[in-house]
Amino acid sequence: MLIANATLPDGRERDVRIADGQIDAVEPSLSGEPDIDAAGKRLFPGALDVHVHFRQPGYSHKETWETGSKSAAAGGVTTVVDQPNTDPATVDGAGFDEKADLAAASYVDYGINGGVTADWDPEELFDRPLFALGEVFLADSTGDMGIDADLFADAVARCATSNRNAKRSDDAAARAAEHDVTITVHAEDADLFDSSVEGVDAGGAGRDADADLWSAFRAAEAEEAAVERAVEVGTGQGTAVHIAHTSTPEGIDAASAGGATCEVTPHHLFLSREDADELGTYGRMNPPLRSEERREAVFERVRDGTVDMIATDHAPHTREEKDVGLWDAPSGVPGVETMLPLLLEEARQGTLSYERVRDLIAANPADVFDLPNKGRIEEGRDADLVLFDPEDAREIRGEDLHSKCEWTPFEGRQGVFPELTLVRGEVVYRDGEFGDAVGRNVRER
Ligand SMILES: NC(=O)N[C@@H](CC(=O)O)C(=O)O
Ligand SMILES: [Zn+2]
Ligand SMILES: [Zn+2]
Repeated sequence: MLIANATLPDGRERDVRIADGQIDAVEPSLSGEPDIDAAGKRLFPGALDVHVHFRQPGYSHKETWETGSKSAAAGGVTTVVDQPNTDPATVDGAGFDEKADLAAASYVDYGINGGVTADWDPEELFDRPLFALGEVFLADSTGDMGIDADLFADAVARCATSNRNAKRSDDAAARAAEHDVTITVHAEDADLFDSSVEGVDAGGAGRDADADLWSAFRAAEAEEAAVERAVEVGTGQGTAVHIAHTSTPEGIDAASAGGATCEVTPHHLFLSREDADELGTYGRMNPPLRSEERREAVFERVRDGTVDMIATDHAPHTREEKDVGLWDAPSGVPGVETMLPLLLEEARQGTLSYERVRDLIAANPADVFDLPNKGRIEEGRDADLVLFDPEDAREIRGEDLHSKCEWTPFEGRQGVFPELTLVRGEVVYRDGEFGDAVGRNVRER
């Protein structure tokens, strides 16, 4: 396949040739009849979203690998990493294998994380093509997988001594170049939640309350404290720590100072407590929405490169499940299809550069999680590509999206959506139509 005259994220205009699923050449001019004339369009590396909840096995009424991965493909996401709070939870070999069978239905490439609970089996997990450990819950969230300090320390230590890559490769050089298992952490310290918040103990009262009370309850201070603890334990053992969904400037700075990597979600980047009233229970998620002041400080850290990547924490729940009182509603919002469109709209407006967006959604996650075939438009890498018209913004509407939940916290905002998404050279999405479910586990090559 030949894509001609595409503008790359850095502004260079190039022809791109694809062969055997990989990028074969990137040149100012390549011979041959183009399959796609991309004049005036931008070509991006496909986005990696290292934090999704596709809900299978166990909760297929919320999402499935098919619907979640179609939503990803239509939003320009070509690799997703699924989190372990399914049923069964992905905490042992049988749980991993069950999820791996279901994930074969994916339209995009994927990683499968293993979780930590009192009865997890690290040896069985490390024996399998695991993406990373995580998200490890330092406080309860959807799935009630919160763990105590001792178990967390134990999990970190096992990552350091997993020897997973030594087992998986005979080549000493390849072994040395690979990282050991990274631990991804949901960092909130429940001891610092504010139980004086009205309605917390009322067991289902506060039906008319909006998500601002949730933000008051799961206080901002709880993040920084948990990040500090995670980073301290991680550095002590020499284990790479990645902090999931950092939502405060304090949390981001603590991760960065401690040598951990971190991600920010689109909802913490674009929404704040000022939106809580309008969102109602649909604005309840963990960690919760923060003040407008903190949101702006988070945005600044995304712009200046302190934040490593954007990841969605795509956490769909049905409308029926959300349409109850604040204290009964499940936490979480969908986001995999709107992440890149929202960021490309920022680039269109000039508030983030195209190069920064590329780093946040592709180059950095590929580097941090050791995926040398992903994340860049470079000869020899996988042809995971997204083509879009940079001026073609449209209104985001839940009913147009492909997640099973059919709603979005970004209703009515502008987004620049892809026209074409390729996974290893295969068309998985084009102008509203889907190709084949070609997704593969990125740790199985
Ligand atoms: N973020 C959320 O509020 N919910 C997530 C779990 C999580 O990421 O903590 C979910 O699985 O629903
Ligand atoms: Zn979480
Ligand atoms: Zn999550």
